Amino acid sequence: MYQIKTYNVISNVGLAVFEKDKYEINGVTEPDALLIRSQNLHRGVLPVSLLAIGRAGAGVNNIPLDKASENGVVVFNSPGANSNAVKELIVAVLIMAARPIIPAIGWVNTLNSGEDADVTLQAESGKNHFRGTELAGKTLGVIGLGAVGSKVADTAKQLGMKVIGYDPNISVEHAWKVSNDIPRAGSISEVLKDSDYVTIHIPYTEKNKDLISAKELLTMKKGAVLLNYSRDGIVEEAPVLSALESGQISQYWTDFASDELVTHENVMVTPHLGGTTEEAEDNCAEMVANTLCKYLETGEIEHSVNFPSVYMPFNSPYRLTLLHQNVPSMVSKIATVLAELNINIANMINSSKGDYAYTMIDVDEMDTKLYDEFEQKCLDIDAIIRVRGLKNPQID
Ligand SMILES: NC(=O)c1ccc[n+]([C@@H]2O[C@H](COP(=O)([O-])OP(=O)(O)OC[C@H]3O[C@@H](n4cnc5c(N)ncnc54)[C@H](O)[C@@H]3O)[C@@H](O)[C@H]2O)c1
Ligand SMILES: O=C(O)CC[C@@H](O)C(=O)O
Repeated sequence: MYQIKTYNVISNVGLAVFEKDKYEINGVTEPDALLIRSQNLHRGVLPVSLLAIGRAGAGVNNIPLDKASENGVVVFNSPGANSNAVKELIVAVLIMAARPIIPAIGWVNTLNSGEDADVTLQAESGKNHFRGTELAGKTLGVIGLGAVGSKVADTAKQLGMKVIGYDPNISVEHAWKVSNDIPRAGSISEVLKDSDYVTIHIPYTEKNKDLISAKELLTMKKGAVLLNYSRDGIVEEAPVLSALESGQISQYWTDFASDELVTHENVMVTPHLGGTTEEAEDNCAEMVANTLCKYLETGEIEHSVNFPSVYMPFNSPYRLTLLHQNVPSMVSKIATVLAELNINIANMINSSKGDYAYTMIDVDEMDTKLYDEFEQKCLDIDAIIRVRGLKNPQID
């Protein structure tokens, strides 16, 4: 039985992926895999038993990726699975930023009703206090044109906005999705200077920490609206509050609460709602549960953020998998161990991502003693981090 430990609220659609005869959920303290959403794994240690972490969502800044890689823990996320939910929330926020819908409803709720009060007349006579503007014709700057940003850019274009995007490392997949008539800026300042609205859709990384700070805020068009539905650390709070005070920006909408932000009248905070729809929660949990099962059962890796994608049909009775550093001569060293133990290779694949690499070897013959010898000899090689042996359940 594989042991899965979950944190946060994980959709039942995702949990249903784990077949009851193969997986136990939250049964023991030594899990093979964690399935999480925003759980902060920087606090505490990763269990030694841990083979994989599945993040039902896009952002992985809550996971200690370096520590996971060093310990041979493969981290998966669910790219794009909640992007439509975020896009729809951004559309709602843009509309609410342009039209004071929420204060207007609040005001109507305060009107006198009763026999002598004409609520209709009161509403009509006060509505001019809630006049808004239109999005059509205004400029939206989109920083980050990945799964979310590319969708936001295209939808804003359909709403009649002028859109300008910035993403120096846009993937081929997303480049195809962004309409050709959306210009790509060469720098963030090019996006900031002409945009009436700026929305950020990038991961939180060391490089993106405080990406929007005092200097960038000064570059923004006076009175512009800033949206941050990515992560709190990407926008520095104190300069944003100063920019609101000075009128440099008029509104800040964010998904990330803090003591300073929730009390400010021109800051609108939603409670990390971007990916919180039934559909997005189902999509994320289902996608990552499937990739976890695939990795645990076949060794194949898909949608990992710290190890390469590796596919190889599992047609042999046994599979050996090795997570290792991406350094020269690894394949020959592993092949030498196989030769010393007289193990014949039926199929083999090796792939790398950044500092790490993965090798899978299919073999026709294996027993416990031979596997133990193979594992020990491999772990004696410095750069090899983890070795697993899998039996093909389809072959007796
Ligand atoms: N509020 C929520 O609930 C919610 C939901 C989903 C995602 N998110 C956040 O949004 C982020 C983006 O999500 P996604 O699904 O679009 O991810 P993604 O990986 O598909 O896209 C991110 C894009 O940002 C680009 N990028 C990185 N740094 C950049 C920079 N400095 N300037 C410009 N572009 C940059 C990358 O090249 C990539 O194309 C996630 O990492 C997560 O933190 C939040
Ligand atoms: O799990 C969530 O609710 C939020 C997910 C979101 O922040 C993400 O990065 O995908």
